[in-house]
Amino acid sequence: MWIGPTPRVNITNPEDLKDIFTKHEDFPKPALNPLVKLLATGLANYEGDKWAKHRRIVNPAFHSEKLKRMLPSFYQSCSEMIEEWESLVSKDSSCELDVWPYLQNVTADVISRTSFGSSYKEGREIFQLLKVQTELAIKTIQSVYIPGRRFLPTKMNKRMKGVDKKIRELLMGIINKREEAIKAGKATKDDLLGLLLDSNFKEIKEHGNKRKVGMSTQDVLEECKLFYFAGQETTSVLLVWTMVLLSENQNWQDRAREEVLQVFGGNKPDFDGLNHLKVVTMILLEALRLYPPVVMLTRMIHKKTQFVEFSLPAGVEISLPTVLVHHDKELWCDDATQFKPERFSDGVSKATKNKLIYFPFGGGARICIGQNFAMMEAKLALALILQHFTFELSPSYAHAPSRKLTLQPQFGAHIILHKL
Ligand code: HEM
Repeated sequence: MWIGPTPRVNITNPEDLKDIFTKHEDFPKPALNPLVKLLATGLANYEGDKWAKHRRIVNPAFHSEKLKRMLPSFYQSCSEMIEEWESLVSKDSSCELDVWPYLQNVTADVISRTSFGSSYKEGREIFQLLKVQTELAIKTIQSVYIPGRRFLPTKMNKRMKGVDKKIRELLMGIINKREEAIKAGKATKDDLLGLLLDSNFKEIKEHGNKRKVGMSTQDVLEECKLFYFAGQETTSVLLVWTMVLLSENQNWQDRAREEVLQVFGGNKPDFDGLNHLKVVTMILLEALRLYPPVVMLTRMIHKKTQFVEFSLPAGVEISLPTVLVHHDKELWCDDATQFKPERFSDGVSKATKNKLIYFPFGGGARICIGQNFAMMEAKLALALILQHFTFELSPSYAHAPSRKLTLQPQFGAHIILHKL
């Protein structure tokens, strides 16, 4: 297909997909639209040495033992949502609700708390501004493209610049405060910002205070913005489709609840228990297969490249259409479009027969850095929901997955909640 003047080819052969993920240096990401750049750059959008350095510094913040320390923040945000739902349900012991905005809100809340800990309130304000900025950017991207228009002092451009300035000021304030606390030996390392600054500090100490070593405050700021963009909507999308699928498949909802009650009873879910939830994990993996939040990935070819069945010249953009590969009957058998979590009962590699046909989090060295974070958050939210409610689809629910930045339910997710 043609995307304006650029030819784009879909790649769906598993061997080609494997190659593209493995040789990530030969298949860089396409240049970002300048407006998207304004929203967030960071790790997801760098290449070469800069990417490698940032990945090395950011990685430790997502290690399993760090996630364990963030669990109380996850819990606080999720249990607030449950309390809200309980108060809505309490009158008649059931109520109809569009759960989509609540799930978007809870994942935004989790990111604010886990990113900034004690500065959670300022974090929330920043992320609300980022949401406004995203909506403005989408409007601009969807209007007719006129080269250079972003430099003109239009009302929209002025508004976007103003919001950007405010975001930067607020973020700088939080980062500077934290850097001072570190110097005074009073800083926490239980949130992403603390972990990032700590890891950065170690990198600088190890490699000396040379130029190009470590990240600048500006770099840290970009990574914080990226956590919001990469981690908020993707996770709320995973949760919303999981709730829809479990409403349509009551037998799986029952099985998941049985497991949750067996592991935790009515108690607060803990880290080790969450890691042992097998049925819940299978359900989440299957939801990610049927409704991958990121429906497709894109890469560029800068030299003539031989694929299994054809070769492509330099300058072609390739797309890795996750959603098409995940639904392909030749790759997944005739039941490819059906919800069957049992296909993951022995893990991903058995389900895929070790072929690269499942990549909701991407693959290779550039695989999603937050995948364990997202799975932990989704398991906790789902465990709490299952402990407190049974749920079914409302007759007013209209099934319409639609691609915004991610694969969202166009008309929301109207669900009837019953108190357990
Ligand atoms: C269900 C939730 C999520 C899904 C489906 C998801 C999906 C993805 C995918 C497909 C990629 C690869 C993009 C590409 O190769 O072009 C990616 C990369 C990334 N994700 Fe996620 N993500 C999720 C949650 C998160 C969370 C919670 C965070 C952080 C808090 C995060 C941070 C990142 C970052 C920083 C990258 C770039 C990694 C790199 O290029 O080295 N993601 N994600």
